[in-house]
Amino acid sequence: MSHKAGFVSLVGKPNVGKSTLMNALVGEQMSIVTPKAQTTRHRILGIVNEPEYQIVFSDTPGIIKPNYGLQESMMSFVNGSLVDADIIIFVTDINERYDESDVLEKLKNTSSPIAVIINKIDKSTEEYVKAKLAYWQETLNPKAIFAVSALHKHNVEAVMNFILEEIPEHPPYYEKDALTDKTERFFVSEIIREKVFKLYEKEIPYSTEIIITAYKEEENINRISAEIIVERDSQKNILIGKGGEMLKKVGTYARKDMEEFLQKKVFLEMFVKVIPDWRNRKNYLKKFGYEE
Ligand SMILES: Nc1nc2c(ncn2[C@@H]2O[C@H](COP(=O)(O)OP(=O)(O)OP(=O)(O)O)[C@@H](O)[C@H]2O)c(=O)[nH]1
Repeated sequence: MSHKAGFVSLVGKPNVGKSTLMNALVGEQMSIVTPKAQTTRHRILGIVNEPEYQIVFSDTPGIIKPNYGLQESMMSFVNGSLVDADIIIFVTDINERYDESDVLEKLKNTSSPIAVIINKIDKSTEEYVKAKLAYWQETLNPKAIFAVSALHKHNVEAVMNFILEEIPEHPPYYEKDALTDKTERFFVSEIIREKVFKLYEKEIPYSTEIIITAYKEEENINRISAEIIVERDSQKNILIGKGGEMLKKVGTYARKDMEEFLQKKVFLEMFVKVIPDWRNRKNYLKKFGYEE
């Protein structure tokens, strides 16, 4: 039996809905979704397996002009995913007003076929959708163009059908039962990071990194220890909150999601630690998995 396989990269500005679209395409919650920009920091693979094909999706950090070391590393994950791709899915928000020149700049250097996804059409009118379709057809002349709502899974199937037509005949790249290249430990740290993004404001989420320091799997329970890294004492105080209230909230919500994800009881303990300016320090970026 013939088998198709290919790499599909989702790229675009922060907050346009790349992670939501990938989760809809993969049919699993792979990538964290929050209302804040720059939630995704790594390149995250989501793999769809059927007997006759394997599609390897990459969700990538939103494309920006980097301001600090961490953002530079985030952009190198984007570049890597463009080089590998059999298909590039360029996601744009229908209501995006500011320009997409940073993204278009990156797309210029690739030879892979591009599909444009105009997302969040649930927040728009038919007329405006038509205008945007014409605009992107003219601007990029892509191989295909779709108007979708990733959130409501509207027209996502058409994107999937396009991908299936495009990917080449190839043996599978990963085991046929693999869902991702990331470990349980990684997803557990992402669950905590998602709670931090949802519960705190301003610079706190962007200054935070989560390190899983211990991960013990026992028969009926996983015992997990995590460090929440911030850049300043003031951030540490905010994270912990009065009488530890806020941190407790993070812990409770995170533990519930972990138990759901792992289908197992979880004991979670967390410590907050200050590492001044970690986002600009090469040795820490390396240690935290953002650099080779
Ligand atoms: N109304 C509407 N909202 C959407 C849709 N798709 C995504 N969103 C919302 O847009 C926000 C950002 O979604 P994400 O999927 O995290 O966006 P992203 O492009 O991965 O963001 P970064 O990680 O910053 O690159 C979330 O609040 C989503 O719920 C959609 O089709 N319609």
